[in-house]
Amino acid sequence: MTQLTQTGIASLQLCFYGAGSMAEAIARGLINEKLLAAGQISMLNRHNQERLTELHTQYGVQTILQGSSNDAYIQQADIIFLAMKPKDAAEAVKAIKPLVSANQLVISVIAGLSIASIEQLLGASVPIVRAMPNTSSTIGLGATGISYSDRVTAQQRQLTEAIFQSVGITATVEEPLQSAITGVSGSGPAYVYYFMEAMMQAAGELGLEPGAAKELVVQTVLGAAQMVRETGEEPAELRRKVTSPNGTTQAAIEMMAEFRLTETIIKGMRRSAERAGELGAAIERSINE
Ligand SMILES: NC(=O)C1=CN([C@@H]2O[C@H](COP(=O)(O)OP(=O)(O)OC[C@H]3O[C@@H](n4cnc5c(N)ncnc54)[C@H](O)[C@@H]3O)[C@@H](O)[C@H]2O)C=CC1
Ligand SMILES: O=C(O)[C@@H]1CCC=N1
Repeated sequence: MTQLTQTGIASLQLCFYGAGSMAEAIARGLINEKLLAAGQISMLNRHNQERLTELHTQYGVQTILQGSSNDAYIQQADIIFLAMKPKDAAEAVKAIKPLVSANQLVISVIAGLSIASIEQLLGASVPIVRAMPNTSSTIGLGATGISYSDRVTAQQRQLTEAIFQSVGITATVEEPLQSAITGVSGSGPAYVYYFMEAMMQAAGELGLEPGAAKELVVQTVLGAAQMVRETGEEPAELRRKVTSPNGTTQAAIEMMAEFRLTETIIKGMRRSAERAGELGAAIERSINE
């Protein structure tokens, strides 16, 4: 196995343990952004050979069905990504304990799963990164919150930053803030899609064709986000510039405020963060059962 301390990214082997949507988003992003070649990435799953064949065909990554000869891929990986659902995490991580050593780096993207729980499952000598990315990593526009265990070296931190920065922006946070990151940017893309679905539905009800409705909504959301980024102005100020006194926007916003849109969004985000804690606690219980 390559020593992380002596190597560049070009010679690393990454293994995604759990080959679902988030693993695909990161792997695809890394390949698209040319940080890694497809041959450096392996992906394994519990079952669903069809899914693995599809990933191999689409991206050229190495794929292995769980239960066949996947041990070597885990043992030889410099970085092991834990990317299964929280409910499967305890059992899956326990199963690889004999294959993981202290000179590998384990990066978990599992919502709620604490560094302490991973250490409990794999042993305290293994360096652990807890990350909360989002699916926009697929196109290099992800946002990832990152926390480190004490065992992670400065070089491994740099490497982790390089991986996630190649697919978007990163924020290093103390571990307790990972639930907040989950509520903000981990689940965040879904809130925006939900909002877009509602805008498209309304556009249809107002008489627009579905194709036109979608194009107009996508451009509106993209343009608004880009305006915040490029002008450096606060969203509230940009909103004020759209809102003519007693005009159409004011009428719309008053209606949305009457239905407590702000409070609804805040409640939803708080609930996501709270749910991350619940998922973590459930994993802890299953480890200690
Ligand atoms: N989807 C998202 O937007 C985000 C997901 N996450 C986290 O990423 C993790 C994965 O989420 P998704 O990719 O959405 O789920 P998913 O259901 O698409 O993928 C999970 C994969 O893990 C595999 N798996 C389950 N048990 C396994 C085992 N014992 N051995 C090997 N593979 C196993 C499943 O076959 C499945 O392909 C979750 O823990 C989630 O909290 C984090 C940030 C964002
Ligand atoms: O819904 C979930 O639990 C995962 C974590 C953040 C986004 N998706």
